Amino acid sequence: MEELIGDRRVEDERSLIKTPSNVQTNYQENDVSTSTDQIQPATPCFVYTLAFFSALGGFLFGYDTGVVSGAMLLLKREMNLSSLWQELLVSITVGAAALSALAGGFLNGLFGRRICILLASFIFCAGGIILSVAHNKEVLLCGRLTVGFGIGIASMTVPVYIAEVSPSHLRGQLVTINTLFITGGQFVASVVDGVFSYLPHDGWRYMLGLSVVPAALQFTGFLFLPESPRWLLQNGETQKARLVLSQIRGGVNVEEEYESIRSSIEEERNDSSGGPVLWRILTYAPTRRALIVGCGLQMFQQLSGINTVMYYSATIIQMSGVQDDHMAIWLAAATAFTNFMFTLVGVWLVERVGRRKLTLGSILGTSVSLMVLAAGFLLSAQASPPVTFHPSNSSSLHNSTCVHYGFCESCMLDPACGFCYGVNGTSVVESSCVPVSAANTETSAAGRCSNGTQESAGLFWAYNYCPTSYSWIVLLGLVLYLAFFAPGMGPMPWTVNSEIYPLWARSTGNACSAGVNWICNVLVSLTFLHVAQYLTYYGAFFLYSSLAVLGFVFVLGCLPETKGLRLEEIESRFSRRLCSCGASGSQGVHYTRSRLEFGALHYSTLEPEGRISYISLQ
Ligand SMILES: O[C@H]1[C@H](O)[C@@H](O)[C@H](O)[C@@H](O)[C@H]1O
Repeated sequence: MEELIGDRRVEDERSLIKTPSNVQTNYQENDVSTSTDQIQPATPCFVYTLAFFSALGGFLFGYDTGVVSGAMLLLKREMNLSSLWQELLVSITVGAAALSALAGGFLNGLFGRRICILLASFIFCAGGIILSVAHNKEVLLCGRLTVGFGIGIASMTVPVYIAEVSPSHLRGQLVTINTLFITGGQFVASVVDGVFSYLPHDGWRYMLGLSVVPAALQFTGFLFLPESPRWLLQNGETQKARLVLSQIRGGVNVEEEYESIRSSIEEERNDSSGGPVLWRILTYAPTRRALIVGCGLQMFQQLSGINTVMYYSATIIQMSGVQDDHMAIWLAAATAFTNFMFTLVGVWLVERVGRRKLTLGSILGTSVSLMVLAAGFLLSAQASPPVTFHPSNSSSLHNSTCVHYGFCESCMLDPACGFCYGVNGTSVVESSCVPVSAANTETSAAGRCSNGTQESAGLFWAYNYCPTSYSWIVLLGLVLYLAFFAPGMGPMPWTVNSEIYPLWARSTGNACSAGVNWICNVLVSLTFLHVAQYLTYYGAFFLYSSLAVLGFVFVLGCLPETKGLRLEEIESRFSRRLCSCGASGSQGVHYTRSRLEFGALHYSTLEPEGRISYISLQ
């Protein structure tokens, strides 16, 4: 009811009028079911070039968030980092990304997409240089903060820029390529981590510094690449806008597209009631709904635990019996590669099945895989081996809390302890719970496992996990999770956000939703260990699974299909009440705008089915 009243009010405010029923309408065929079936003009290489150079921003986002885990293994030894400092070096980047993503909305509106991308790549370069020459932890912190600012700006600007330069039939695919580059960056980072892990001294400098290469490439490329035609038009640079539009459309007649962008900007100017953009977004029903959908998608992406699963993948793999550290690093690279490959599936599917079905299938599968993961952890916990051996020769072992634990499960949930055990056939024997070394989690502080795992002596050291015969279920859960998450829930929140807001609200809308993504990212990563301690691992993964079910209900009710529509037409998809997207039929408000020009009255009607009809009365 509130929404309907809201619609009426907005209708009055914006002098929206109903289309006279006796006037012949001239429909543009933008209906989802038909538009992509039409023969599309060949897309010039230039658009792909633009998409590639912009998506380098996504690559840097993925690289800089992914590389730190490997670098930290070396850094904590070389710089003697406490766990507080390690946490700080990881989280400050994500925190800075949240802040700069929010500020990016303002910068985008003021300076344009191109300048913001140039700024982000410059910041990435500066951050990479600071990190690679850092001689103490304070300088490292400064470098990680700088890189975070770059990530935030890039994460909100790049999808918007790609969406604005792409033709509608390719937009989904090209924006999704940005997420492919994010996961590609994460994969390359894990390979670089693997390679330089063999270089214990200064290896981290190469890991953190290598990001300068793609950043410099993007900066140089964007010196020669154009601004988004939509931003140019909005800022009165009409000649330039027309030129860029015809450049990116390969010289074909761009009059219709130009006209549709221009008239939507003009209508908005005439209708605008003034005031801050965020206020206008919140008080105009279609943009308010778009913002709720955009932020909700980003929130559920993070609440389904992607970064926890990725971060935890090395341990999951170790649980399956891979004991060698270098091997675990390489297998974590295999996880990142799987994430990347399944994102490629998303690029292939997005224009075939559409955003809505892809997201729905993905989040449902994600939730089921999280349940498989949780079930694997639950069975492992139930079969957790007991502590059977109490070493008597070291006082440091006796003074720790570790000796009080009776089972491996409780021992491994305490970050201060690890499990030292022998193997006889398939059973665990002579197992003890002992304190972990302060300098290196790969060995115990004292006793039999103070040299880590020594397979030759029949001794194994497990930190953060327990030996279990159910590890295959956990591994299956991990692979299923990536297979379902990566094609849909990974890229769709970014893709959908880049297209659901009208031009005047696009920068601010994307800034808010990207901010929500980063804030939820920080929240999930910072709380994971505590959640795992209170609820155990299976409890934590059951929790993420339930949140993903909630996300499914949200997407089912609220996410409309935007495939094949022109950016200027998507507003109509939010003209119906929120949470009625699953409903069929065409009931709902028809937004009609009018404009008097050259003695003719022009109507454009935005209909809930996603069509725009233009009528001119002489
Ligand atoms: O879309 C991306 C992608 O799925 C990444 O793998 C993940 O680390 C990011 O947090 C997410 O925003």
